[in-house]
Formats: sequence, structure tokens, C-alpha cells
Amino acid sequence: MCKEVNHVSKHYTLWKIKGWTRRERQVIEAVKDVSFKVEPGRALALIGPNGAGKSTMIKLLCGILSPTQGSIKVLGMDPFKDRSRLAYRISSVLGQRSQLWYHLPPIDTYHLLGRIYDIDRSELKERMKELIDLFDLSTFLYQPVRKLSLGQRMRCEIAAALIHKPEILFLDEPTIGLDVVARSMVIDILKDLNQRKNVTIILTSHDTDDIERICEDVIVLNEGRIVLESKIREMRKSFFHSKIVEIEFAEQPSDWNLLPGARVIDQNGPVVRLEVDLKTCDVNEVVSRIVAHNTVRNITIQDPPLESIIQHIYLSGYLAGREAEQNAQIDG
Ligand SMILES: Nc1ncnc2c1ncn2[C@@H]1O[C@H](COP(=O)(O)OP(=O)(O)OP(=O)(O)O)[C@@H](O)[C@H]1O
Repeated sequence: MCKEVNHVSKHYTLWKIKGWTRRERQVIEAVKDVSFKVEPGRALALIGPNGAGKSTMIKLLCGILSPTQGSIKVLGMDPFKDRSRLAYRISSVLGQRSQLWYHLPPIDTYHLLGRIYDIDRSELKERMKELIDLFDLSTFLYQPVRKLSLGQRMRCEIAAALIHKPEILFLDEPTIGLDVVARSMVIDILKDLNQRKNVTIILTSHDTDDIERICEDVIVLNEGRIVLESKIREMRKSFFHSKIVEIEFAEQPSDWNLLPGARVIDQNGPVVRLEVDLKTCDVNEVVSRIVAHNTVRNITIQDPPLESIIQHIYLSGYLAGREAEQNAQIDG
């Protein structure tokens, strides 16, 4: 087992100043009784709306925070207590915590990290060459980090995280703010690391494209609790109760003759997008009726985007959480 999280909760305590002399204690339950396991070599996405507890969970797994309750084992160690021993075997790229020295060029950070991780000089040279080629860093390797673009900096940051060949890589929003090219490069590299080098990846992202391209497993958090733990493929299957039909009419449609269960979600001139609820109607029947009454240029039938499934899960998780809280209040 690569990671085991057992009934973990994390509370933050805030003190609100009330007047001149009084302080009021406020406890924020960022993670509530969370348990899950991750096998080596997997790629797991932690997703959820703002404030769901994703970053807190990543910080708990890296040993930056200690749990208020419960226990965590990463590679057989307690990440908080064995943080320095574990640091040789894991790595993290967390948005606000840069490993790169701001006023120095990335190459200097790489040499420094080589010393920190006791990497042999010739091995470090070889490793740096590999990473510089992989992330295409050569043109800005000697420029101070403060002069790099966001995309260049993120590539340098991930390369720095990989210098000691970690077995697990934690990433908090690795593609945020990157342009299409830099983003695609980062995604391809992470995917490759996971699939070919067997590096376990745990990431948080708000981007469904990142999630689908890099990860096979997903945990959805909402208000600190797990609301769904699944393989992405299965999540798609079990939540797909609709199809999206895009029709390009030869001229403005006169009679769509829509069945109950089909609804227009978007229209742009002669191009119309319908959502068909598969529980109440048959997509083929919807299409045949439209074709029988109109001249049609093109039809495509697609699954709805992963984003809409995730929205649905957030909403149902949110409602279930609210219901549980209300029931607890009534019982109490
Ligand atoms: N250092 C802190 N002190 C107090 N409260 C905190 C602290 N860090 C996070 N929180 C609170 O804990 C909850 C979970 O925050 P967290 O950053 O883990 O969520 P998140 O899912 O990563 O959110 P986002 O998607 O916005 O980054 C939020 O209510 C947040 O305000």
C-alpha cells in the first residue's frame, strides 16, 4: 500500500477579536473523517468545489500538517512525524510554496537540491540533463526565476520536484494559469511519469481535462467529506444518463417534434444542441423524428462533458451534506 488514510479529520482554529479584551474561538473543520487507500503507481485526482478540503488533504499527505484525528501512512511512514525521512521518497508541487530560489536561476536550485538529497555529482549531472531535455528548459535555465513566465516557472518547478526520483508526486493545481502549449506539455509529462516511470501521482485540479488526461481514479470532496470515490471511467458510466445531440439543419428548423425527455440546450443559427434524457426517451427515436420532418446536414451524438457530471456530483454531495447536518441538529 502506497498510502492509507484512516478516519482523518483536520480542524483549523481561528481566533476572532471581539472588542478590546475578548477573543472568540472558531473551529473550521476542513477535513472530516476521511478514509481512503492508494495503491502504488496509481494517479488519483482530488476534486471538489472551493473550500472542499483538497489542499488541506494534500498538505496532510505531504506531512506539512498533522491530522487533528485519525492516522495517515505514506510508504509505511507517518508523513508528519517522519517528514524528513519521507522527503527522500516523495515530492510536491504546491502552488504557493516554490522550491525555486526567486532571485537565482533554476540551475542553482537544482545544484542545491542535489546537495540536499545527497545525489552523487555525476548522477545529478545526468539527472539534470534528462529533466532539462524533458521539460525543454535550456533557453531559460540561467535566468533568475523572477524573470521567468508562469509556464516556464511551472516547468522548472516540476523538474525540481523530480530531481531525486520521488516515488510519489503531489501536485496542487499544476496547470493553473498556463497557456495551452505549456499546459499540454505538463499534462503529457505527468502522464508519462505515471505510466512509464510508475510514479504515483496525487493531484488537485479544477480542470476536468487535466483530471481525465492524467488520472484514472478520483475522489470527490465536498465540505471536507468524501462524497464519491471511483474510477473516472466508472464515474462516467454511472452518471451518464443523457446524451448530447448536435444537429446542423440545412435551413432554420420548422418542426422539431421533440419527444418528452429531449430539450434544447443551445441554438446558434441552424445548429441546435439537444440534451436527451436516456431514462425517459430513446436517442435514436429523437433523431429519426427530427430527420423525418427536416432537412439535416449533420448530426453528432456525444456524451455530456465530464464537467457536467462533476457539477451534478457536487450539487448532490452538497445537498446530502446539508441534509445530514440538518438531521444532526434535529437529533441533537
Ligand atoms: N490555514 C488555515 N487556517 C484556517 N482555515 C483554513 C486554513 N487553510 C484552509 N482553511 C479553511 O479550510 C477549508 C478547506 O480549505 P482548503 O484550502 O483545503 O480547500 P480547497 O478544496 O483546497 O479549496 P480551493 O479549491 O479554493 O483551493 C476552507 O474553509 C478554508 O477556508
